[in-house]
Parts: sequence; structure tokens; C-alpha cells
Amino acid sequence: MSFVLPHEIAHYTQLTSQWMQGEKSCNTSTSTEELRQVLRFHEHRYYVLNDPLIADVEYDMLYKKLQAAEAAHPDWVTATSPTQRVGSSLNQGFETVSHLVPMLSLENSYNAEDLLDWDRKARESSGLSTLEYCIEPKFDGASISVIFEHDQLSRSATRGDGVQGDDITVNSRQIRNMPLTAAFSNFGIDTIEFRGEVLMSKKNFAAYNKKLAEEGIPPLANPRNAAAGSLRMKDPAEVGKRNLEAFFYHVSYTTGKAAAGAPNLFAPAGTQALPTTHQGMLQMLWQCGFRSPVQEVKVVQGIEAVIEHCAWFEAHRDDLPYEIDGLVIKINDLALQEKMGMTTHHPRWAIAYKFKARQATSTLQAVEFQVGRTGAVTPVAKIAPVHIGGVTVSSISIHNEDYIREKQLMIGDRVLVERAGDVIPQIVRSQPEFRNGSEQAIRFPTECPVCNSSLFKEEGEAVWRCVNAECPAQSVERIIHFVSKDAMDIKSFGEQQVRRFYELGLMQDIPGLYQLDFGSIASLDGFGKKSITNLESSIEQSKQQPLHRLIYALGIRHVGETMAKTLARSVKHLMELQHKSVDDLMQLEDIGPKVAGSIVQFFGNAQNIHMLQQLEALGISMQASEISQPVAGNLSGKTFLFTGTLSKFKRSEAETMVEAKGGQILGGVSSKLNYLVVGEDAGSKLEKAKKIPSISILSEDEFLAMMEAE
Ligand SMILES: NC(=O)c1ccc[n+]([C@@H]2O[C@H](COP(=O)([O-])OP(=O)(O)OC[C@H]3O[C@@H](n4cnc5c(N)ncnc54)[C@H](O)[C@@H]3O)[C@@H](O)[C@H]2O)c1
Ligand SMILES: [Zn+2]
Repeated sequence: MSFVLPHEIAHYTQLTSQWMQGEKSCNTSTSTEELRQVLRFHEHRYYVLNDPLIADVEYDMLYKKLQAAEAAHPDWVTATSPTQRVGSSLNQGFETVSHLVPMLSLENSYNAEDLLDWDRKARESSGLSTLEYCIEPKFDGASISVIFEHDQLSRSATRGDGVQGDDITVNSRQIRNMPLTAAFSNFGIDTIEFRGEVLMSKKNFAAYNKKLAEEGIPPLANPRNAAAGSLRMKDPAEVGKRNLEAFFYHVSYTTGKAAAGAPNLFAPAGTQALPTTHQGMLQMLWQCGFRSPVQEVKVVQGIEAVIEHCAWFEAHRDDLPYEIDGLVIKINDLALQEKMGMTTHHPRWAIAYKFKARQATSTLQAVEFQVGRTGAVTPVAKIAPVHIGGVTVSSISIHNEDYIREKQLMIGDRVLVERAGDVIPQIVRSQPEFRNGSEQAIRFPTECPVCNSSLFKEEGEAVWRCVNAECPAQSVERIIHFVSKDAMDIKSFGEQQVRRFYELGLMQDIPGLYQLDFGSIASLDGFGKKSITNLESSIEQSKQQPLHRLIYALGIRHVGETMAKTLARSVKHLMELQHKSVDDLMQLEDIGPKVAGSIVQFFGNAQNIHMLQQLEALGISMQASEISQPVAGNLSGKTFLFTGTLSKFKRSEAETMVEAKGGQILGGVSSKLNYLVVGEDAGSKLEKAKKIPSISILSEDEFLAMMEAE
């Protein structure tokens, strides 16, 4: 059996269900062998394919069943049992290499009883009444073993089956916090083999996923998958992009002149003694430039202190910048470690204390579609509630249509859910292997679930959007944009106020802005007579804003200020845009298919047209004003900026004058600026302009004189 053919996958999935539901048990050596085969199948999914079918806790539960059966019937144990060796992850395409010392797994514990039990055995075998323990994080990444010879990195390998692993030296060179040379010779060491875990910090993981999202690629499920997948990538440059880090926590082998415990008489002067404790080894690695858990480690006497620390640490696990899935408790004395030895599966001198699982299996019951404030429609999976890491999860964003397709999600599917730390929960995968035929496809709506407008998807994008400017799901954000400074510039109407008016039901949409009942506003807290008059007059003034501001204010996707100006120049009246095709629009400067498509969608939406008609009826000017027409005046190529309080003319008038003569208004002082016109109390802009010799500073009178002359 190879584990990869469809009928084999179906076979093992069915067996898994039966074993998990207790329909099968280890009552004979034959059925026990079947359970081993099921575990091997899941190890292959987990270690080799990096794509587990079941949650870790489910795997652990089956593993424990096997352990119990083998403990009760020692004669049933086989040399190839998963309890006797670690899961293999050998991959094609990498050279297989042998570890100098086998690289094992760890025994697991989940509670205080498990730890007490383990401590009792350790004390019995050592003959000591109290043991000294080192407690360190159990890094949740991918294991790595490295060899340095004569202070140079000579090889890196994955754990593989524990005896042999994949040679990943080239990829490991991309791990930036791993030195490639290190002065182990200071400790009298010629050759050293030591182990660690490669991982992606939460920050880098989030940044990496964000980048994927921007490219429309579904996010990676968790940092562990991200790290494990990276080490086995074929392209080292791609590995480099993932910003991996390595933490080293165990020295397995050394050769050289220095003897453990004391400076060797034959070693060169200045050679330091090889440490005799685990903590000392961590310090040595640190001193040689490696990131070892010297800061995180805690050394305690006796198991009670261990239990206490474990409880404390679990409550603080999310404070760390990287993911951990538990703690590892190790006997500190290396001589004692040596004496206790190991099984074929794990060392006897260490045990993992596993934190509460952050993965669970659930059922996808339904999908709801939510409309965001920018009109993007996001599918949200409703799952049968599951407890993960202390919270109940019942809703999970499933991003977009492509994601649903890629994850092959269907309603009724069993799904593997993960909530890693403060990361929002995700569906790691569906489990189509468990389908029974009653599952249903997820239908993406063609209309907005809030306002029923037809949805629109841009070419090359995965997101469907509602482009109705009056869609209630988007109203507030659209009004905020509409009134903002660069749009209709309705002064004294800030974001807070828009939200407040909206929540109080004083306005529902953009036309509502021009129908405000100032009588009821007067009765609101914080509104004096003066502020109401101001608001009223700036709303009134906005009706005459130039067309390009109105176009920009509509919040058409991809239409920024410059684009709005181009559009304003192309028409005499805004409504002409309603009749322009993608091809017409693409004749205009800088308008490509994406922008054109977005404009056509906007003006093709009946609600939007209705809104524009309302606005026109309310007196908002939709005529192209003079300044919007193409100009080639005497000031063409010249740039201006106004600052300070102007007394001879209004800033907007002056700007209009400049633009009418072909000049351009800039947003700030830079070397691109030709003229800074200053009124009274000019501040930082003037100071800055004085430092740039190419800028001419004009008074209001000088500016007026220039306008007349030109
Ligand atoms: N979902 C599945 O289908 C599936 C299948 C196979 C295995 N698994 C999961 O994998 C686990 C077994 O994997 P494993 O054998 O890698 O064991 P493990 O991950 O539970 O623990 C052993 C590993 O921990 C790592 N580690 C991290 N920090 C360490 C430290 N400070 N000191 C020492 N080691 C440290 C090492 O790489 C070591 O090999 C199971 O508990 C199971 O949950 C799941
Ligand atoms: Zn809508």
C-alpha cells in the first residue's frame, strides 16, 4: 500500500472513522496491526505531504490506543510500530543522509498526573530523591539537525525517520539567524551535531499571509505548515523570502580535545570547558552565535515546580513572538541523561507537556455572505461550534470564491479548523475523504445580499463587489469619503459626526446629506447655533464644487483624484458618463481596462443613477466647469501652492485662476514647486520653502500682479 491512490485514501479514511468512533478495538494482534497501518497513513499525510487529514488530538487519541494495547500485550509489539520509531518524512528530490545520533520524538504529557508519573519513573531509575529540571518552550515548527566541522556549517538535515533525513543544507543557508561559521573551537570542539526547530515568527507569518492575500493567493494555515513546507522547497531563493528563524535546543554529539566538565590539559590555552548541564549547552550555543532558548529556559528543583511553571506558561503562551505548542521538560544533568538513555521513539530524560490543542474538527453547516464597507462580499462559514484554545468558534471567514474552490469546501463537509494564538480562526482544509454524498456545493450569490444589486468582479480578482453607492452595508463609509477634504470638502463635517448622524437616523445616504433637518440637529448635544450655521453653509457651498471633486467623491473603485479630473474634462455633464463604453473610456489618458470596467459598472447600476438624479434635483452641480476643460495657458508647466491666511482673495478662487491658465496646484513644498504664495501667519511651509532656492516666494499682491501680466 502506498497511501496515495484514491482507493487507498478512501480505505484508510473509512478505517479512521471506524477507529475514532470506537467501532473497532485492539482486541487481537491483527486488529492492532490495522491501527498501526492507519497511524502510518496519517503520519504520511502529516510529515510527507504536510497536509494532515485529522486533527493532532485525534491522531494522538489513536496513538494512545495503540500504546495501551502494546503495553497490555508486549508480544504484539513490532519493530516498525509507530510507537517504536518516529514518523518518516523523507522526500524525493533531496539526498538522504544519516544522523550522527538518532533524532527522536518526545514522550507527551497533557496534565499534572502525567508529569508526576514521569518524574516518579525518572527518580526511580536515577536513584535520586529530587531531580533538577530545565523547562523550555516546545517550538512549533520543523525540526532541523546541523553539523559544524572546524567551525563551519557542513550539513543540515530534516529529522526524517529519525535515523536518516533529507539533506537541506542549501535551504538552511537562507535562515538568517543561523550563523554559517561559529567558534566551537573555543570549546575544544572539532565536530558538533546539534538540533533545533525552524519556524516563522507570528509577525513574519502575518506579513507573509498579507502579501499572499494581496496577490489573491489563499493564506497559509499556520506558521508550522509555513516553516515545514519551506524547508523542503526546491528553490532556495523562495525559502529566503519566508524569513525563517531557527532556535537550537540540543547538542547531540561532539568530538574534539576538550573533555566534558573540565578544561582539557591538552587543549589549547583559553579553551573553555564543555558544559555538563543542558542549560550550559544552551549557553554555549548562544555564545557561539545561535538563537537558543537561554532567555526562555527555567531551571527548577522537583516536579511540583515544573507543574506550576507549566500552568503559568500556558496562560502566557501568546505573549511570545512565535508559536509554541507546549513546553519540554529535560533533566538538566547531562551525565544523568546519558545514564537514562532512550527508547527507539524518544529519550527517557525529556518529556513534552502539550498545551491545549488549537485545532479541532467540525462540520460546515452553512455559508453566509457579508458585505463589507467597501462593497467586497465575503463568504463566512458557519460551523458546528467547537472549543479551541479557550474560545468557542462558530464563524470563520473563508475569504473569497477562489479560496472556496481551492479548499474544495462543500456544505456538510467535515472541516479541520485551527485557531493559532491571536490569529483569527481558519479552515485548514475540508475533508472530502469523509463525504457521504449528501454534501452540497456552495453557491456564490450573483446579487448583493443586502441591497440586491448585481455583483461585479474585476478581471484577475477573486473578490465580488457590490458597486451600489447607496448599499446600506456601505453607506456610512461612502458618506465619510464624500464629505472628506479632497472630495466635496464639506468643512466641519468630520467622520465622527457622519457616524453620529447616521446612527441617529438623521441621514441614510449621500442625498440625505443635502436634506438634513437642522432643526433636530439643533437639539443635539454639542451643537451651538454657530456650528449649525457653519455646517449648513458648507453643505450649501459644496453643491458648486467642480465636477472632478464630485466624481472623486462618488468613490468609484480605482478612480482617484487625477482620474476624476480626466473624466471631468471628457464631458460637459456628469450623466454623459452613463453612455460611455469601456472602449470609449480607454481612449482617455491613463485609463486602462480595469478602471474603465469599474466606471462602466458604476454607471450601469440603476441605484447609482437614481442617486445621481436625486443629487441633481437637490441642486448639486453636474456641469463641467471651465477649469475642468483642457487648458494650455501661460502658466502651463508651472506649479503653485498657497499658504497662510489670504486676505485679498479666496484660496479656491486663486487655485482656479492658476488652473485656468494651465498651472498646477501642488499639495506640499518640494523641489517640484515653483511658487509659494504666502498670506498672513504662514508657518512651516514657508520655512521649508525658504530652504529650497528654486522656489519663488510671492506675496498676495505679487501673485495678483503676475496673474494680470500673464
Ligand atoms: N494530524 C495528524 O494526522 C498527525 C499525524 C502525525 C503526527 N501528528 C502530530 O505530531 C505529533 C508527533 O510529532 P513529533 O514526533 O514531531 O513529536 P512532537 O512534535 O510532539 O514533539 C517532538 C518534536 O518537538 C520538537 N521540539 C520543539 N521544541 C523542542 C525542544 N525545546 N526540545 C526538544 N524538542 C523540541 C522537536 O522537533 C521534536 O522532534 C503528534 O503529537 C501529533 O499531534 C499529527
Ligand atoms: Zn449592496
